[in-house]
Amino acid sequence: MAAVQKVPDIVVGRLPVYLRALQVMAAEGREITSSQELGERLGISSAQIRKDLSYFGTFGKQGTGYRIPDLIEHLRRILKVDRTWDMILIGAGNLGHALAQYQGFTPRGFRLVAIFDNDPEKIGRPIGPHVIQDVQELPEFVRAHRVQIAMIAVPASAAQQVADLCVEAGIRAILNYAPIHLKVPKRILVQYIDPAIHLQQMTYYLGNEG
Ligand SMILES: NC(=O)c1ccc[n+]([C@@H]2O[C@H](COP(=O)([O-])OP(=O)(O)OC[C@H]3O[C@@H](n4cnc5c(N)ncnc54)[C@H](O)[C@@H]3O)[C@@H](O)[C@H]2O)c1
Repeated sequence: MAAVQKVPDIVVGRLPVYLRALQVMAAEGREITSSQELGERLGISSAQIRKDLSYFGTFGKQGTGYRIPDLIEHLRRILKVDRTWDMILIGAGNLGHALAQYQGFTPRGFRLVAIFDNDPEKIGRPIGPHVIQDVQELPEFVRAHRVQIAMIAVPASAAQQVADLCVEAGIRAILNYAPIHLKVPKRILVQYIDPAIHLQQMTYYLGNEG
């Protein structure tokens, strides 16, 4: 039996980008594409795209390209977004409000099911279609609804404490918007979104003229 090949993280990281581009093509009414066209749209070589997809089997036929709806379905299955993932949000501040209103989660496989905060002034208030709940109710909610994903949008000074609470409650994946590195057990998946980090990665390459 052939050994299962470990897919490099960098490849996994490109799959959602392919999926997003394919969904744009589908919305344009397109049926067929090629690794060349996808590569041109994304600034990635066609060979790289073919190699990335080859980790998951054979897609499309030589010379005829990929059927867009089929490749979308394959990628959705591979990324496990062929289902809906419930997630919670902690922090109902400026960013929390923006996230609560964001329409882009649902079509891509995610449903925000609860929002928590520790400010008595905010608890009980509506935010989008939700009512802000006391963060003390988080553990019970997570256990009862078997939620696996949390988005943290609290100040950096509170993020570790909130992450600990999430992990204890059974959360398995954290999207952390607070600009701080979280110490969590190895089994917990964490992704960081910090625009300043991305900006700093660009300023390294900018000239000194400014
Ligand atoms: N990644 C990004 O794009 C991005 C952009 C802006 C801000 N941020 C970061 O996101 C976080 C939130 O920013 P903001 O502008 O919304 O801040 P904010 O002050 O408007 O909101 C933070 C919210 O967290 C709540 N909170 C504080 N401690 C808590 C705790 N222990 N439990 C539950 N709730 C708690 C506060 O009551 C408040 O409602 C900050 O860490 C900020 O640096 C990230």
